Amino acid sequence: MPREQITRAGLIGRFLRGSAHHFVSAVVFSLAGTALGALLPQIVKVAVDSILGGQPSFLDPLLAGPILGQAPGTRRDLLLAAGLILLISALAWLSQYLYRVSIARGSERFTKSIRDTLYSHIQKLPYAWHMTHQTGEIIQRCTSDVEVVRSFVSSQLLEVFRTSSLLGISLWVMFSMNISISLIATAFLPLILLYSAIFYRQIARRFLAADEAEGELSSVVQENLTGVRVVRAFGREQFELDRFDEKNTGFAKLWIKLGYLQSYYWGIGDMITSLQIIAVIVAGTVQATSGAITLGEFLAFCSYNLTLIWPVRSLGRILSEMSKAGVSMDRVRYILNCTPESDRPGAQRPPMDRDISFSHVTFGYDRQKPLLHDISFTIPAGTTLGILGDTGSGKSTLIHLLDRLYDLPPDGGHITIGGADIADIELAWLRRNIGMVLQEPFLFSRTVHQNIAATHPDASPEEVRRAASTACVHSAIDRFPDGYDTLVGERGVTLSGGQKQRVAIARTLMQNAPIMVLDDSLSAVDAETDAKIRAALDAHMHQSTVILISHRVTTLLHADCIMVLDGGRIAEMGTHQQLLQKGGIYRSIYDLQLRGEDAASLKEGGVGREAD
Ligand SMILES: Nc1ncnc2c1ncn2[C@@H]1O[C@H](COP(=O)(O)OP(=O)(O)OP(=O)(O)O)[C@@H](O)[C@H]1O
Repeated sequence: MPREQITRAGLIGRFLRGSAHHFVSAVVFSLAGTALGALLPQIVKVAVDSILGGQPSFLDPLLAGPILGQAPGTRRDLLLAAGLILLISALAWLSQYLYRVSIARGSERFTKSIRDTLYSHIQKLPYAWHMTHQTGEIIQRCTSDVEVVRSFVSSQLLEVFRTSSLLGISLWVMFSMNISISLIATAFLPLILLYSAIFYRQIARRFLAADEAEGELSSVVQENLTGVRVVRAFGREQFELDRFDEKNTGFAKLWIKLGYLQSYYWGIGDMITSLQIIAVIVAGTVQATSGAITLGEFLAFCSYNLTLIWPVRSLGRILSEMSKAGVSMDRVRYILNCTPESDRPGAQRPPMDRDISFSHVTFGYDRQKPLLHDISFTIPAGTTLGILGDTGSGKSTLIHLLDRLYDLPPDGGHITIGGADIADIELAWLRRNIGMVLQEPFLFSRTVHQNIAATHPDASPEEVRRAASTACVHSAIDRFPDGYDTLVGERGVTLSGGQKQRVAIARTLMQNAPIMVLDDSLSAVDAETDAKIRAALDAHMHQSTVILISHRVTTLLHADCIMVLDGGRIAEMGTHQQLLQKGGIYRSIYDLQLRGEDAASLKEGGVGREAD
């Protein structure tokens, strides 16, 4: 069944759950503030007409007598007007304060909920998805795009509501005061709105381009920082600077173009607004001088006209920001709409200390170009399979398939553990039971202890030390000034390649899994340390089924069975002795490497190796 795709409205609706009441409060306080603001011109009108025009104030019977006594008329009216303005302003301030508090609480909850969901969704997306999406781009979607969506909900949506209510109240009061001037004032509104709508369409495309350029820029920075060692080692600083400059210039140009477009819009918008204000002032002056309206009414009318213009104008700004929000929402939706990994209905947790079988496995990352061809073999439980093969022959791919980082296509054969198809095994169970040491180990920016105990955070220092000893890295760690508390820099830059590999092996040993995979994980250690680690691993993992991938024959020769992969096919399979006697690929690699080893040991002349 296809996965239901989340829409823009669905996205907002889903994350508003839990924070909607804060937004409702914000709307109520916003309405109260708007209504209070609309009262002020009325007070100005009454005050002006009673003070300058000599008209009786409707407030007289209510307040003047009981509160202010019989003070002289002008002073009394001024005091009344000032008092009321103060009172209304205080209430408006209180509404504004409560509005902002509600918005802050609502929007932070809303944003936290999006970020939590995005992060946990990304954790569940398939490995293949991560391989085809740039990290910088994903980070941008989780940070600045989420921020734009937050601003859309907490500011623009409410602003639309606020400006519409302000518009409604102003129009209602204006029409009840004077229909002809109101008609002149409103005649300009459709023009301003139409103009905003056209602008909105224009700007949406440019925001999309600017957002994509920002994603590319983040990716360049992220890649450069991650690969800082390579950049330095190959003196690629200038090349990287040029690459950054190219993206940065492109990004800046897009924003400059956007700036031009916005200035153009605001300039023309200002002109239309000025025309509207002039028209209202002219019509109002004519009517005031002819006596059709009082001076107070004229002033109040001008105030309402300004509160009418502001919402219409800011509607253009809000609409343009909304276009940006639409783009960001789509970018966030894109991630949420990608299908996460999931278990088949009825997925099981079978025992994993059983035989592993590959049966007619055919697979290619590109469906049209198979990389592995009809691979069939069985690894009896508790034995070790060594895999040898050229680079690119598909060794790591076999392991990706066993760990279900990639799923086999329906016609791509089967992989079973103890007879259970791995497609029917719970993913978390499968992976928990396969201890994997990858070709390029990744260490977290934590202490050595925390890295080794990553799968068992409660492990005692003694357990961690035992795992490190088996991986032959204990004495190296012990020599660090902070020992196991040494902080491993980002991606473990403070450790040597071989030390990183061995810390990664210790981490996997802590997993105590019935199946262990070492994907070329001893490549950065010398042959002697390699032998020591294997001996320690043999003693430690005698119960486990082990898959050992290596380019080094000496790493594999003690395996119970060795498989030679050639161009994605099994070329040879057997024990070390059987393959030597066969005189095929294995034999020639063995002879070649043995000669190389001899030469290397002669050259090194017995240089001391790092021991544990
Ligand atoms: N995620 C991927 N997407 C697309 N192609 C891939 C992916 N991973 C590997 N490949 C390609 O598949 C082929 C086999 O890669 P694989 O990593 O399995 O080889 P390998 O035998 O382990 O090589 P090496 O000994 O160099 O590690 C290579 O040509 C590689 O470019």
